[in-house]
Amino acid sequence: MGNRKTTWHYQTDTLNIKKITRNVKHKLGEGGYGYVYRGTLRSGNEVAIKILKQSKAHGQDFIDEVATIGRIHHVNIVQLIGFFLKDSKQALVYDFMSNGSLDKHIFTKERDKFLDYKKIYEIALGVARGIEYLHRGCDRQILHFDINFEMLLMEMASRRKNWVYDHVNEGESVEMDEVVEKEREVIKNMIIIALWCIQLSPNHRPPMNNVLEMLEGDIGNIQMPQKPLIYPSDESVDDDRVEMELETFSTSSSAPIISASFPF
Ligand SMILES: Nc1ncnc2c1ncn2[C@@H]1O[C@H](COP(=O)(O)OP(=O)(O)OP(=O)(O)O)[C@@H](O)[C@H]1O
Repeated sequence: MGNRKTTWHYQTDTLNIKKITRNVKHKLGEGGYGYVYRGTLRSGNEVAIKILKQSKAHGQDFIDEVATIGRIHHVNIVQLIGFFLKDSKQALVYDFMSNGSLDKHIFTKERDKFLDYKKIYEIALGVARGIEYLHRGCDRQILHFDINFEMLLMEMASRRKNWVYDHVNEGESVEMDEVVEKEREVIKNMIIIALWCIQLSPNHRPPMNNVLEMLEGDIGNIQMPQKPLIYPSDESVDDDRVEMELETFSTSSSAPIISASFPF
């Protein structure tokens, strides 16, 4: 990965996905848009090839979308290095990420494979930098609707998919017997930042550059936000506040400029 330019090796008439994947007939996984296979280029470089299922974009539309994604160059964002297009068959070629998907690491049940908190913090920072680049660093603003970053942060910090507001607000420790005090502080801060990010009203949520500042800043300086309204089975939330927040939400000017998260 890195800041190298996208190279469009694969043109329509040279489409031969089978050839590239012939040596390693290895399915890496499946996402909402198709299967992902591991392959090897003639250069020896390993790639991940996502063969798209049903695409709404055809021909020039597909190429335009690919060109947009191809302009994204950031060390924390997997690099698109090429594409295939032949008739209705479309595929995207990415650098191969040997560590696989992040969720596999966050939610592993094997204790010896748990990421340590330094690593979790580094990953959170990397994800935040990647998103901040998409929001502000590209020549077009890109909103990635697939990343609930804030939830990712929460899940990474607590290694579980649940809500932790009350624990943190009441000064209780999140269950982390295995970590030392300093690490607790780092994790607590990550959770507080995540709680800022899930405020219902966009006006109450910090922009990504502030999220980055908070992540990189002094531990201990981050204030607790309001209790997020998106809170399961919470009978204490009063209806007026919900109305008020929803009002702000619907009249907010922080509307997306462009959605470009693989809209094929
Ligand atoms: N560049 C890559 N390197 C290594 N493995 C990859 C790569 N891209 C995808 N994979 C594997 O393929 C799986 C499916 O990826 P894909 O991007 O299609 O879906 P997703 O991100 O899980 O979901 P969505 O389709 O909603 O984006 C991933 O979980 C991962 O295991």
